[in-house]
Amino acid sequence: MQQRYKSTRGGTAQDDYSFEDALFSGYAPDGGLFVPVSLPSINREKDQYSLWSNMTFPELAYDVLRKFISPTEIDDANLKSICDKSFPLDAFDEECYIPIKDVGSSLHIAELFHGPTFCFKDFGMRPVINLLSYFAELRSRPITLLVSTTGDTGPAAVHAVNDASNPLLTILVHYPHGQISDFQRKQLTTLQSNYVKVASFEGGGDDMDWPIKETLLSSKSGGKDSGVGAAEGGRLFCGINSYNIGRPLVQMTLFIWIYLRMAEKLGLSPGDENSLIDMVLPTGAMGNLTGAYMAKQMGVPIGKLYCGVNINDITHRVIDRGEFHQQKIEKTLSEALNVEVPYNFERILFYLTGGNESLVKGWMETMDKTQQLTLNELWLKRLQQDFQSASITDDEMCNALRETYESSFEHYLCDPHTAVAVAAAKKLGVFVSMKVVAEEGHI
Ligand SMILES: N[C@@H](CCOP(=O)(O)O)C(=O)O
Repeated sequence: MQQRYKSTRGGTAQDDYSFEDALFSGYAPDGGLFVPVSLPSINREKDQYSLWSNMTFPELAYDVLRKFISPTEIDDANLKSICDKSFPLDAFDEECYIPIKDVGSSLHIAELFHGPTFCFKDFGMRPVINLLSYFAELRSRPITLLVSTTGDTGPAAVHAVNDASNPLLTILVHYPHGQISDFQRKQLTTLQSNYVKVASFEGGGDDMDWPIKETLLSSKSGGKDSGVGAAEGGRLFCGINSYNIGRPLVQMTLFIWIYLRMAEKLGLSPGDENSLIDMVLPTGAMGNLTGAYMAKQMGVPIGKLYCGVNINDITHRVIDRGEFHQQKIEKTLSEALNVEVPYNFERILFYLTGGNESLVKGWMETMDKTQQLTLNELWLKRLQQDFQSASITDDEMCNALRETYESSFEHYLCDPHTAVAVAAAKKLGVFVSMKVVAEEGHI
């Protein structure tokens, strides 16, 4: 099986890009995002769910990634070793990796914070960095990774780079001064590592996204056959926020794992298309949301995807009324969600339209030029079939945190980001009749 990659905007010849090319390019050369040329359809594969149900987390990650990386690029033994190295038991403080807690009112919380930096980003970042490290070594090519963070991507990335300890792999992280939690700032700035540099900038959460995108597109940062593979030496830049296809691909594993554990808990037959499990996600750049949506597109019985955002709520405004209109970032108590450029919406639109590249290209070029895109009634309805959202103020978040603590079996204490998702679930009324999974994991 050969898996190739193309741009959401159609500016790449259909299947021009290998996984390695796409991973190192970050953005596609036409400014779009990379997607696999085809998504495997899980439900056609006999016994897939029973095989998956019996796998450990690293085995599942391997099996999912195997569907997206051709064996001619990374053979089985090397891909297995990358997954084992990314998820060793001693780096995660729970043997089951993602415990699911029942906190009452038919709400279950999938805890994604048991990794080295206590945040769900460990799951996405560690394999991506180990994949990059593998290719850098294969090609003897130095790479500098670029990251902009509102608090959680950065620490997971620097710790993963430090653990990889590959002299060819260094990282430069940018964070908005005074706008990430103190704990996460310390995680970023106190790591003594030859591989890591950290800088703060004045501005809002995602103000560095454009400069990084321009740097990546204008420098020789990967690309078809000019990437880490073929070029004649020199340093490459590679962006590893979730516009990089490696991130949603790896993060897709989380939702398959959570789906399987929830199906088990609820006594559903795994893979049963008539018993969908709804999920609620605190949502920033939509990387995790895209992972979940791609798993759903592949046939995993995930029901509706509910998004909880704070008052930086472009995601809510587009899902609620079709207005993908960028605004200035406001400070909140759930800093990691302070995002007004959720770049992965482009991938969501791509899948929503059944892969209509010219439509996506037109929409995203309007967005790039004017920072405003308005979906018409038809597309809004289609979007609302799969997604619903709520915008949550700091007060509503604090109330949800307090109420969950007071009403749950063991005084369950959420972090502010999970509390945004819990408040969204309440606001949207999804507790009463549905099974809900929210996630947790920022400090
Ligand atoms: N909270 C995030 C926002 C961007 O995340 P990413 O998933 O695109 O890396 C952060 O830490 O920056």
